[in-house]
Amino acid sequence: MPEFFNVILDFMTQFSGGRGGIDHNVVQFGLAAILWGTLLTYARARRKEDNPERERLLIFAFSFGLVRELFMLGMAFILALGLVEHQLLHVVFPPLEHSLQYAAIFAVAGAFLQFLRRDIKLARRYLLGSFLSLAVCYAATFWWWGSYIYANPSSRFGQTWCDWLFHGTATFWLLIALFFAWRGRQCSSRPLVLSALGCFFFAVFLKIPDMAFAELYEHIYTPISHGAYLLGIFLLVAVYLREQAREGKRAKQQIMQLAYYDTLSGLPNRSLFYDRLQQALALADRSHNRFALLFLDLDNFKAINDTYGHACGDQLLKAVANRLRGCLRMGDTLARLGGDEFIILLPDILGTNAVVTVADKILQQMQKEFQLDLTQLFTSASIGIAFYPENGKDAEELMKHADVAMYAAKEQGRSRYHLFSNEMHRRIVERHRIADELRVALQNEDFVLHYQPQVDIVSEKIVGAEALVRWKHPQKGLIMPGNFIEIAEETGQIQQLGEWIFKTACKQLKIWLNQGLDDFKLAINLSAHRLEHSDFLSKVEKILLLNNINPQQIELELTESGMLRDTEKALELLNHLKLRGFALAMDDFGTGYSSLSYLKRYPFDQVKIDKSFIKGINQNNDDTVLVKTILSMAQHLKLTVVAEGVETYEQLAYLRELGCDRAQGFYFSRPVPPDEFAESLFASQFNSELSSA
Ligand SMILES: Nc1nc2c(ncn2[C@@H]2O[C@H](COP(=O)(O)O[C@H]3[C@@H](O)[C@H](n4cnc5c(=O)[nH]c(N)nc54)O[C@@H]3COP(=O)(O)O)[C@@H](O)[C@H]2O)c(=O)[nH]1
Repeated sequence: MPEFFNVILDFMTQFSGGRGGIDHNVVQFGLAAILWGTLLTYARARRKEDNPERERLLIFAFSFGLVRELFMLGMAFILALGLVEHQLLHVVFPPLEHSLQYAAIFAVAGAFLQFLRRDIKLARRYLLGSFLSLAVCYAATFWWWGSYIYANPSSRFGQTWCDWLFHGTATFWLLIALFFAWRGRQCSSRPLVLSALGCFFFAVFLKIPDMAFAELYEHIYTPISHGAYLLGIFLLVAVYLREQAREGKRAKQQIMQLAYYDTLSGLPNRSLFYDRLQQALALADRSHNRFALLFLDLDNFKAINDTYGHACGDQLLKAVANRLRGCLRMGDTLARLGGDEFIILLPDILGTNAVVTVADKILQQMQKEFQLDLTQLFTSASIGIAFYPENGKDAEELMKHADVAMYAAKEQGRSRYHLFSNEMHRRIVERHRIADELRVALQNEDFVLHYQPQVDIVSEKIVGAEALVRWKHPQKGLIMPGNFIEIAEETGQIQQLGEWIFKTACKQLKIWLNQGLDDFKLAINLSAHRLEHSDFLSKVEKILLLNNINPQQIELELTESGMLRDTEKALELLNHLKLRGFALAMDDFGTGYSSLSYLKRYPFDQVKIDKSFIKGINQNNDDTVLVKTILSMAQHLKLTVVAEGVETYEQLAYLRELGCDRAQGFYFSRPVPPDEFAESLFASQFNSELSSA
C-alpha cells in the first residue's frame, strides 16, 4: 500500500517534469489543495437556507485544509526554487507542517463528528480546541527549536524522551487526547481519546533514535502518513456525500411524518386515514367483504382541559391513543382526527358481534384510571359505528354516519356505543330538508318573536321578558325553535337568524319604551356560535344605534354548553359586552358540566335554573336539594336567580319561601305575540302603580 502511493507520487512527479522540474512535495501538496478546494466548492454549493451555520462550519473547516495545503505548496516552491537557505527552512518547516496538517485533519474531523450529531455549538468548541492545541504546539516546538533537528535523521541520536514529547506531532496528539478526555464528560469521546493516544504513541515510537527506524521512517512512515492523509480526505468527501444523501432521506421522512401522522399521538392523521379508508373500500368491493368504522370521542375532554390544563389534556390524549392501540389487531387502522376524536377501521369483519366486542373492550379500557405525570384521571368515551356497505357508499358518507352514531351515543348518556341506523339516516335527510327550507325562510323573514314575562317573585310584577323565536312556516304553521335552532347553528344560518332576532327584539323594545314602559329588561337568547363571528360586536352596535337602545335594558342569555366552545374567546367577548352595559344571564343552569367554574369565571349577573329542576321541586328530593344549592351559591356570588318553567302556584310559593328572586313559566303566561304581551305588561304596570298609590 505505501509503495502504491509512492509509485503514484513518483509517476506524477515524473509526469510533471521530474525532480529537475517540479518537486515531489509540490505535486503532493498541489493535489491535496485541489481536493480541499473541491470539497470547499461543493460545501458552498450545497449551502442550505435552513441551517446556514452548519454549512458555514464545514466551509470553514475545508478552507482550513485548503489554506494549509497552499501554505505547504508555497513552502515546497520556496524549497524547490532554493529561495531560502535549506537548513533554516527545515528547522521551521516540519513542525509547522505536522502541526498544521493534524490541526487541519482534526478541525475537519471534529466538525464532521458534531455535524453528524447536529451539535453546532460543540463542533465550534472542537475547532477552538484544535487551534488552541496548535498554538501550544507551536510554542513548544519553537521553544525546543534549537535542539530540533528533524531535517537530519542521523541527528536523532542523543535526543531524550522529553524531546519526543515536545516534538510538535507527538505533543499535538497528546493534547488532542487530553482535550477529548476533558470533553468526554459531555459527550462520549472514548474512541477519539484512544485514537489520539494511539497517534501519540505512534509519533513517539517513530522518533526512537535508531538508524534502522530512521530508514523505516523514510520508507514506510512517510508514504503511509501521506497516503493516509489523502485517503482521509477522500473518506471525508465520501462521508460528507453520504451524510447529504441521508439528510435528504431524513428530510423526506420528516415531511412524510408531518403530512400523514399526528404529532401528539404518533397515530395516522386524517389524510392517511382517508387514504387507508379508500384502500379498504376498493378491497372490500373486490372481495365483497364488510368493514366497520368506529368513531370515538372522549366524553369530558373539554372539562378536563379546562380544569387540569392543556399539558395534562395532551398527556391524556397520548395515553388514550396507547390504550386504543392495545385494543386492536395488526391489520386495524387507528387514527386521530383532531382534538379528542379518534377513528378506527376494522377490515374484513365476520359479523356485527365481532365489532361490538371490540367496542365493548374499548369502552372498558377507557373507563379505567389514567395515570398521568401529576395526576390520575378518569374519563369515558362514546363510540359511533358504521358498516360498509350498509351505512354508506363512500368514505365521506361512512365517516359522517359513524360521527352521527357517536352523537347518538352521547345523547343516550355517554360511555356507550351506538350503531348507525336507518332511522338516523332518515333524520339526517330531514335535517337537510329543514336546512334548505330555513334558507328560504331567512330570505323571506318568515319568523316572529313571542315574549314570555319574567316576574318578580315577591311583588309579582313583570320586570322583564324573554324573546323567543318561532318560524312561520307557509305550510306547517308555527314551528318551535327546538326544531330548527340547532340546525341553524350547524349550518351557520344562526348568524343571519340571530341578527334578525336581535334587530326585531330591539325594535319591539323601542316601541314599548316609547309607550312609556320603564324598569324593564328584555332577555334575548344568544347562541355561542354568534360569538365566534368576527363582526358580531359591530353588528350589535349598529342595531343599538339604529334603534337608540341603551344596552342596560337588554339581557343576553347564554347556555353553558355554549360556553364550552371556546372559553378564552367567550370570556373576552362577554367581558366586553358587560363593560358595554349589557346584563348577562346563564341559561339552563344545572344542565351543563362545570356550572360552578363558569359562574365564577364569567361576568354573569343572573342565573336561570333549568325548568327540569323546577318541575320536581318539592316532590323530588334531588331537585329540591339542587335548587337550594344553586340559590345559596348565587346569593353568595351576588347573582339574581330566575326559576324557569314555573307552572303551578305550589312551585311559585316554594320558590318564594326559598328566596328565589324571579320566576318565568306557564303559570304566569306562555310565550305570546308582542301585542298580547303588551296588554298584560301594561296591565301589570298599571296594577303596581295603583297598589303603590
Ligand atoms: N339562540 C336562540 N335560541 C332560542 C331563541 N328562542 C328560543 N330559543 C331556544 O329554543 C329553546 C326552546 O324554546 P321554546 O320552545 O320557545 O321554549 C321556551 C318556553 O316556551 C319554554 N317554557 C317557558 N315556560 C315553561 C313552562 O312553564 N313549562 C314548559 N314546559 N316550558 C316552558 O322554555 C323555553 C325557554 O327556555 P329558555 O330559553 O331556556 O329560557 C329554548 O331553550 C331557547 O333557548 C332565540 O331567539 N335564539
